[in-house]
Amino acid sequence: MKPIIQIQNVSQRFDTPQGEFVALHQVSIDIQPGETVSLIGHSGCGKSTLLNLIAGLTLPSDGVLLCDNRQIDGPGPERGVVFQNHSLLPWLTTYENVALAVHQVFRGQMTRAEMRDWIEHNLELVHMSHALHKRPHEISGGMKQRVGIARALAMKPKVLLMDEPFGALDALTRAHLQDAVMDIQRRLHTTIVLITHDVDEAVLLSDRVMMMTNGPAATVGEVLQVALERPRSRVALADDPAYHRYRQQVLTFLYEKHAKAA
Ligand SMILES: Nc1ncnc2c1ncn2[C@@H]1O[C@H](COP(=O)(O)OP(=O)(O)OP(=O)(O)O)[C@@H](O)[C@H]1O
Repeated sequence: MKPIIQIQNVSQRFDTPQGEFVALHQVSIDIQPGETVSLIGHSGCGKSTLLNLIAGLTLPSDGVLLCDNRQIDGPGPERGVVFQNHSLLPWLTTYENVALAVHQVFRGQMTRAEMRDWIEHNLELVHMSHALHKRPHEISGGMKQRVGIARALAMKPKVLLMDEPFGALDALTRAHLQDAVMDIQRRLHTTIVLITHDVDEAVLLSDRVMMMTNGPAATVGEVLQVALERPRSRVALADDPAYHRYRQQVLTFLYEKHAKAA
C-alpha cells in the first residue's frame, strides 16, 4: 500500500538569539492509510514541531513531507488538526463552530440541506447532538474537545493530526474520548497521528508508537509495532500480558535509554 504520509529526511532548525537551534534531525517516517501512529517523547523533544510540519503550519529546513504523494507546502483540508485547547470560537454555538469549517470546505459542492445534515452527522459521531445550540462556555472541557474533533472530521480529512488532544482532561473524560476516537477510526478508517505524553494512551490507541529521542537534534529512536487486536478494550487489556510488555518497552525507552535529567 502507498503511504498516505511520507516524511523524508526532515530536519528543522530555528534561529534563536543564542544562534541556530536544531530541533529535528533527519526524521523519516512512512504512515499507511488507516494507521494510528503516536509520537511520544519527553517535553521539548520536538513532537509539536513534527506535527506542525505535517499540518503544513511550518515548512522544514531540510527534507520533504508528502501527503497522498503531494508535497506539503501549507495547511489543507485533507489534514485536520485538533489541538489540546479545543480552539473553538467562543461566540459561536457548537453547531456554528462546525458549520464554519464545513462552509469553508464544501461551499459550492453541497447544498445547504446537505451541509446541515453533514454538520449534524459529525456532531452525532462524537455524541454531541444534545448540545448543538450551546456556546463553548456552556459545555465541559471534554465536550469542547469533542466538538473540536467533530469540526476536524467534518472537513473529511484523510489524516487527523492531534496534538495532545486529551492532555487537559480528567482521567475519566480522557478515557471516554479515547474510546470515541478508536470507534470513529474503526468506522471511518481515518489515518491518525497523535502526540501524547501518556504511555497507556499510546499503546491503547496506536498501531505504531514512534518514540522520539531527546533534543536538540531529536529523531525517532525506536518504533514499536502494537499488534493488539481491535476493537481494544481498556478493561480486557489490563490483564493482557502483551499489553504490559508493550507498555514496558515504551517505559524502558523513555526512562532508561533516553531518560531526561530533571
Ligand atoms: N519557533 C521556535 N523557535 C525556536 N525554538 C523553537 C521553536 N519552536 C520550537 N522550538 C524548540 O524546539 C524544541 C522542540 O519543541 P516542541 O514544541 O516541538 O517540543 P514538544 O516535544 O512538542 O514539547 P512538549 O511535549 O513540551 O509540548 C524545543 O526545544 C523548543 O524550545
